[in-house]
Amino acid sequence: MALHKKKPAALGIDLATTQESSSHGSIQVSDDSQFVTLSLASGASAKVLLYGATVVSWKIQDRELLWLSSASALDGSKAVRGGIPLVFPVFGPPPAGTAVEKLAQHGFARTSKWNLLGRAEDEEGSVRVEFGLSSDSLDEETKAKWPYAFGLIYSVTLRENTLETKILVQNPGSEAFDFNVLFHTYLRIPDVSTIGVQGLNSLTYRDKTLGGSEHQESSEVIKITSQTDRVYKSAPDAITVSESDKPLYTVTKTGLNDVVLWNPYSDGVEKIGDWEPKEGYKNMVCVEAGSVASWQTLEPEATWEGGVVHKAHL
Ligand SMILES: O=P(O)(O)OC[C@H]1O[C@H](O)[C@H](O)[C@@H](O)[C@@H]1O
Repeated sequence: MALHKKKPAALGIDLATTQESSSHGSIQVSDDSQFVTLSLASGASAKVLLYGATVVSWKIQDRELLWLSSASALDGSKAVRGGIPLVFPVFGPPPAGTAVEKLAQHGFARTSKWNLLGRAEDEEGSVRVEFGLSSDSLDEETKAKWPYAFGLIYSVTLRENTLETKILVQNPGSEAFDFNVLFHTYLRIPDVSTIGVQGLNSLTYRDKTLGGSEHQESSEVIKITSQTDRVYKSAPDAITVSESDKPLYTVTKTGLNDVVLWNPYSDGVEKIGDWEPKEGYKNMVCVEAGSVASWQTLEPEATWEGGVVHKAHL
């Protein structure tokens, strides 16, 4: 069966038999129907788990660019520890007294089984796959905790040096809802002690390691030397992770307001059961683009879109 579909439909497709190739790339569904692999003739690839629509690998040639814990569950029993989990409709612990209060930390998108909608029209030199999740496909327990009508279309586009993740949020219901959304990208880095993060200077940030107090960033190049968990508000669209003066990654967001910078460091990883190897904090930094410092409100019949392009400078 061909994967190609012109328009995303509400129904999934027969995952067991899908495979498609073109001159510049291919899309393949694993035998157990749990993963979709995108590959380009140029040597780039990405692997997406249907559970959470979580990108668990992004490679250029044989070089892995995302950090994934070796102890992460990949069987749908728990959110993935690493890769790019998708946070929706709440970021962090749900605040009491809000419509999301019964949900788990970071919401249900990362712990729901998504439908593979198919391959979207792609431009030369890229492959793109779309995934869908809607109120109709949520399990009853989750639906009861957040009873809004919604539709999500998540697209993952692989190009030679970039991986783009984009989400469309739809409100087909008659009631407005508030949401947060965030791409929780675990970037793989050679050594946390030698990298710097640029693009956040002079912004106000909420420091979650200091009880959520607000501070102003004063570093042109942010070094990570201890546990770091900050929400930078109204951030510019391009953030760069460099090693000395050499850029490693540029994360460019569209339609998203904020950037979260997270590294749990040596003390933080001790409290994270599925974090292995513990020393792995040295090889990752989360640069998470999202809209999380304030709620996005989606009116009935309205749609909202936001996305991130992760570029690797090789
Ligand atoms: O352990 P998780 O639920 O996956 O959350 C992992 C991390 O996500 C974000 O980066 C938050 O800012 C952190 O406070 C949180 O610890």
